[in-house]
Amino acid sequence: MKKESVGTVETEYLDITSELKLESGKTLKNVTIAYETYGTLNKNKDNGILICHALSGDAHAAGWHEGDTKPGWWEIIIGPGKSLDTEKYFIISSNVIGGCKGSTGPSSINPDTGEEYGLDFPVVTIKDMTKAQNELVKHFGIKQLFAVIGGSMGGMQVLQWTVSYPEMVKKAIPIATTARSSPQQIAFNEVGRQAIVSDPAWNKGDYYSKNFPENGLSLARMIAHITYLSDESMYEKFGRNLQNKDKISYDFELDFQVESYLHYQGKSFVKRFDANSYLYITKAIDYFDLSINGSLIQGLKNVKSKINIIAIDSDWLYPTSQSKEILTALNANEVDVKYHELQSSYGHDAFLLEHGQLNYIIAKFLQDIQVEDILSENISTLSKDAKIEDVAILMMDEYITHVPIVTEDNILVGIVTAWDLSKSIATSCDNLEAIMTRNVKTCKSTDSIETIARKMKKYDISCLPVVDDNSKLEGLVTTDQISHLMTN
Ligand SMILES: CC(=O)SCCNC(=O)CCNC(=O)[C@H](O)C(C)(C)COP(=O)(O)OP(=O)(O)OC[C@H]1O[C@@H](n2cnc3c(N)ncnc32)[C@H](O)[C@@H]1OP(=O)(O)O
Ligand SMILES: N[C@@H](CCO)C(=O)O
Repeated sequence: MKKESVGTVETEYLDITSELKLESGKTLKNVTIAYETYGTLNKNKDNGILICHALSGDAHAAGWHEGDTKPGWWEIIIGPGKSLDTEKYFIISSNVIGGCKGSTGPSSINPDTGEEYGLDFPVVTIKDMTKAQNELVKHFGIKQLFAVIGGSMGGMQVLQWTVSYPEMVKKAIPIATTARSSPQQIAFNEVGRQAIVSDPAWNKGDYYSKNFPENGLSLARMIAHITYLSDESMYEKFGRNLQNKDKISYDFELDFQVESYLHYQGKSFVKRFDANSYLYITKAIDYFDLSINGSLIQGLKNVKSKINIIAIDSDWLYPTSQSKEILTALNANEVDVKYHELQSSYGHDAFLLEHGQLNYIIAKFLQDIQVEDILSENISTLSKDAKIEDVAILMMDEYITHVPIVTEDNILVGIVTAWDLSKSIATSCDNLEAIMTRNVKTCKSTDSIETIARKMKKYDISCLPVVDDNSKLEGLVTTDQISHLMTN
């Protein structure tokens, strides 16, 4: 077990019993989802966080598989005490459909033929990926996810979740992503696909029991990998340094370190990824477009989640302008949205590396709980004409210690506490108006938990009525609810 890690983990598999109707109109049956979970789902099932991976990711986001030399791909932010704190949250990470890491994809066996799907696999979209993830989330009995988070293609899934399932996502963190793929992004993907399909070994996708199209896939990855870095980071890593030689060789062998590095990245990729999956997943990325008739404001109009967009200043593949476009559209729809930019020289892949900035921004956003997130809305109230006995009966029946006193229009005029009741008995006073507190300390639904916790401590009170700008009662918040947050 490594320090601050979830330790040894295993991938699990869920078989979805119903057919998955895809955006294309086709259906996919016998769908399997590969997933991992970290942390514990709480009793209320409201601490679930879904992780969505990028192009070549998988379900193994954190911890260590038996015998591995490297942890999961987002180990830097998942684990005890990290921003995706496994002592607080139940983290779910799954492999997308169309992928090749355990979820159903083109290398899976087609139940109709008994052979690998190859190109018989239907084209899937980002929306289809989230639909499959939704089956997994429902499998855990989760009605609302506390958060959905992901970078790059993972960020597309995050945005799709907020559009397809607006009620199911409390907080969303799309990182280094876009709401619609740009011509340049599509262009790079198409060059990668052409590298694969031009490899004779690709054989129209039918290669599973033959030669793997290694050259094509490796070349596709080399091209793509350049787009994940920045010019600056390439200078920092390699400069113009030569690889294992002192002089340039005046031939077409490898000269520079950067060439060697790219070849290495290409070769390693072939060992862990399927060429057909690369075609399907890049297509899903290309098709991604959340706008409606060209309008992103329209496309994002039903979003209800709180959103924290994270962009990377050196990312030229998913430039900050695309994140700002999402920000503008969400602002136009009056969505509660924040925007942060990572300062990094790494380029697009900074979302896998900048642990300090990521942990800070994510933890702050996840912990930024407001009164409206926890307030009890269905509360019992009484009018000031009520009798003291009415208050006592209400408190006993509902196991409560505070009863707000309101007008017919629900305007807060006072509060009676169990302490006030004792006082009424001690002083033989039977007039509600005489014992109730009139100068009630209140809060607003948009106040932060820190603000109200300080207020409660300062005035030594255990309950605050929540009111709007016209003193209309919206609910109550208690110290019990706050301590529940800490132990959740
Ligand atoms: C996002 C998801 O959802 S999951 C998918 C994420 N994972 C990947 O993309 C895997 C491939 N990508 C990478 O490795 C990415 O660059 C990162 C961001 C994950 C890692 O970045 P860094 O830590 O900066 O590693 P870097 O890019 O320098 O690569 C290091 C590797 O290159 C090798 N390398 C470095 N220089 C050279 C060179 N001159 N010649 C050959 N190989 C070289 C290193 O030996 C090292 O190999 P290893 O990965 O087997 O240990
Ligand atoms: N390097 C990452 C980011 C791609 O967006 C991956 O391979 O998935």
